[in-house]
Amino acid sequence: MKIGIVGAGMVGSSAGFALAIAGYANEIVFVDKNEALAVAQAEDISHAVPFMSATRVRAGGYADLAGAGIVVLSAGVGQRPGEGRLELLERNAVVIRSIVSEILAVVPDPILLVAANPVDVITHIAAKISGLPRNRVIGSGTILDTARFRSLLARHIEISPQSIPAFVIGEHGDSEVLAWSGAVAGSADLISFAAQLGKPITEDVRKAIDHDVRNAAYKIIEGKGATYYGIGAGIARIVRAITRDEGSVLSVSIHTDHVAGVDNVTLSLPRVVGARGVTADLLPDLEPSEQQALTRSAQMLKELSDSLHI
Ligand SMILES: NC(=O)C1=CN([C@@H]2O[C@H](COP(=O)(O)OP(=O)(O)OC[C@H]3O[C@@H](n4cnc5c(N)ncnc54)[C@H](O)[C@@H]3O)[C@@H](O)[C@H]2O)C=CC1
Ligand SMILES: CC(=O)C(=O)O
Repeated sequence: MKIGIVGAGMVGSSAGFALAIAGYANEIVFVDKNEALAVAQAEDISHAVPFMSATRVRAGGYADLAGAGIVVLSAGVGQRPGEGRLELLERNAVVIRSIVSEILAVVPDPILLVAANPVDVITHIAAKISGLPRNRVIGSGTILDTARFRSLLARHIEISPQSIPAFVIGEHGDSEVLAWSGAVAGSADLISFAAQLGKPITEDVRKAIDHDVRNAAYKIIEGKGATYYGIGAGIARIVRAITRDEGSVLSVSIHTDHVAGVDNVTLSLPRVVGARGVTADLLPDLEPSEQQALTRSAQMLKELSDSLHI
């Protein structure tokens, strides 16, 4: 499948690199308002390809996106140290509006894969203005937070993160919800599995992991200015689920008719992802405090999206 990436900065180029070296796409086309940057990223990544795959990587204009099955939206500003994701909304909403109409003029029926922040609200805007069906406008949502959660759990329990189907749901941001009660590890529920391995999840362990997942981006941005490898791999993982029609369960953000007592809100849940985009939503079992936290997260996102009057 041909994949377009609009926004060839740190996130877009990391996604392109991950896609190219894994060989998840036949062709990748970078588009950026900074044309020289798009050309340079495409050249650099194409020099990695002979070691790893056969993906064709190039830069172009919007017309070159014709025939793309998926277009990744990674254009826009990122957070500066100390800045929250929601503070980017005004600037990135303007960017997304112009980009979506340019894309639809050449690719009438794409799957849009949104990474720009605040990703849930930007995905909400992209879905509304594109008029595409809800299952075809997918925000990367909490796929990265879920990876961070699994990575920290794996470090604590000392098993592979791929053997820990635990999810972060709700906003990709400060109000996100770590779904501890529905989490599984290996062959049992997470808490009893960890205890069996002699690595109990005490209240202190739980608090530390919650804090580190929620604050991971702030810490990385403080240290190196931006986060990109994690989300780059996350975008590649979503693309793989679509191009291979996997039906994989991934935590991604789409418009949701009703969740946690809130209607018409765009947020992340574990969802089935395949060739047609998202085909099912799966609400994990939640204890009352998690359910309340999900309601708060959903209400916040809904108020923000409604205030835009799209
Ligand atoms: N969803 C997630 O988990 C994550 C999302 N992000 C978000 O991804 C976005 C991109 O971040 P970075 O790549 O680090 O930023 P960056 O500044 O490195 O790249 C952004 C690129 O967008 C381009 N751009 C801006 N306006 C454009 C337009 N109208 N048309 C075409 N290209 C345009 C810029 O020229 C630049 O190359 C940010 O909003 C950031 O917050 C970052 C990390 C994780
Ligand atoms: C920047 C961002 O959204 C993240 O790394 O989670």
